[in-house]
Amino acid sequence: MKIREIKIGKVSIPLKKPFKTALRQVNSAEDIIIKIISDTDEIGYGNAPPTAVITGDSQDSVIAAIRDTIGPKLIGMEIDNMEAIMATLDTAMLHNHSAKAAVDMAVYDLFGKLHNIPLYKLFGGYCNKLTTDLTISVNAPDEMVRDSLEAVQAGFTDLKLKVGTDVAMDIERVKAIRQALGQDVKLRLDANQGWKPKEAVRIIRRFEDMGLNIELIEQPVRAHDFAGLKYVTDHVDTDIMADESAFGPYEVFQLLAMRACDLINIKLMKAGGLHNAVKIANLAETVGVQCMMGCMLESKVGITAAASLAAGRQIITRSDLDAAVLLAADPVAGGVNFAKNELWIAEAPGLGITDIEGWQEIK
Ligand SMILES: C[C@H](N)C(=O)N[C@H](CCC(=O)O)C(=O)O
Ligand SMILES: [Mg+2]
Repeated sequence: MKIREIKIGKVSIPLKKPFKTALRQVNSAEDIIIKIISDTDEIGYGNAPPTAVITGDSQDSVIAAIRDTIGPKLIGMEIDNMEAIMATLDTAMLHNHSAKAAVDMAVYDLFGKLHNIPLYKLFGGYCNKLTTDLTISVNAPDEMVRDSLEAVQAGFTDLKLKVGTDVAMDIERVKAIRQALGQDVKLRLDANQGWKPKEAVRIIRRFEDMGLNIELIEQPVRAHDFAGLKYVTDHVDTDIMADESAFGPYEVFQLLAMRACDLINIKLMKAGGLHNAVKIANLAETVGVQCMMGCMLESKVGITAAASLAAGRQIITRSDLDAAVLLAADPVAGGVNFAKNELWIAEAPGLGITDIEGWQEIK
């Protein structure tokens, strides 16, 4: 099976409510979805939601990277020669991790189809069901309490609260939510780089002293401040997870060597796809650091790919794969199935995706 053609398209999917973090606010998921067509007429699907504030990618940069630079180098390559395809993808150009992730995912999809194997089995087949958290956007405390109660009512047992905009307000937010929910719901926080290292230590110690029972805190400080991240990790009891800092395998190697964090958030759009995400999982597993599989605001294409890896590997103990739940519509036929807070991986070959409604090709 050879790569014959790469088609690039996009979908715009409205969100149920605005998604707000310390880094950005959006009302829709703007996803680039690609189709890699084989000489046997099979289609491999991949996606890239450009998240400029995190990965530096825009819609235009993703399209240009795939259409003008990466795509032409891959035409004619054998899907069975994954090693050569991944080396070509890696060396085609620097950066552009979201574009590379879309292509990598579609190649894996075709590889799974060629060998008639679901991707979660290819990655280890550890389980076929995951529990995801649900993200609560950063808002005024009373609105976040309402959203959290609604999420629990809908069956979510783990909530990821966005914070990081204002230290005093963050304490109010978390205190009010914990009081409203009681102790049974798992609360993890994501500051999206919003605190300074000493400020982060102060606020996390306050959470600890107040008995707010926070499971973990994601990315308290600026992405490039590895020393600051380590300072926070070393000075609090709560587990600290690297997200924006844990970009690709090289950054994760550095973070682990420094012991700068307790946990790693793997995202395909940061890593540049499944091939590199596997390397991250291997690095973390080698030193016994658990991972979470995360996502951007994206369609079910990327969520299915991420869930396939998470289900395959035991070291990926947590999932933040809620993007499809946050969307008001699902244009993706096939792929992972959602039931309340659970994701079920399909037994179909590859990603198991069969169609994308409303997909518009970009020439
Ligand atoms: C959607 C997911 N739960 C999430 O919160 N991801 C963010 C970044 C997503 C974005 O801004 O599109 C994160 O973990 O920081
Ligand atoms: Mg995060």
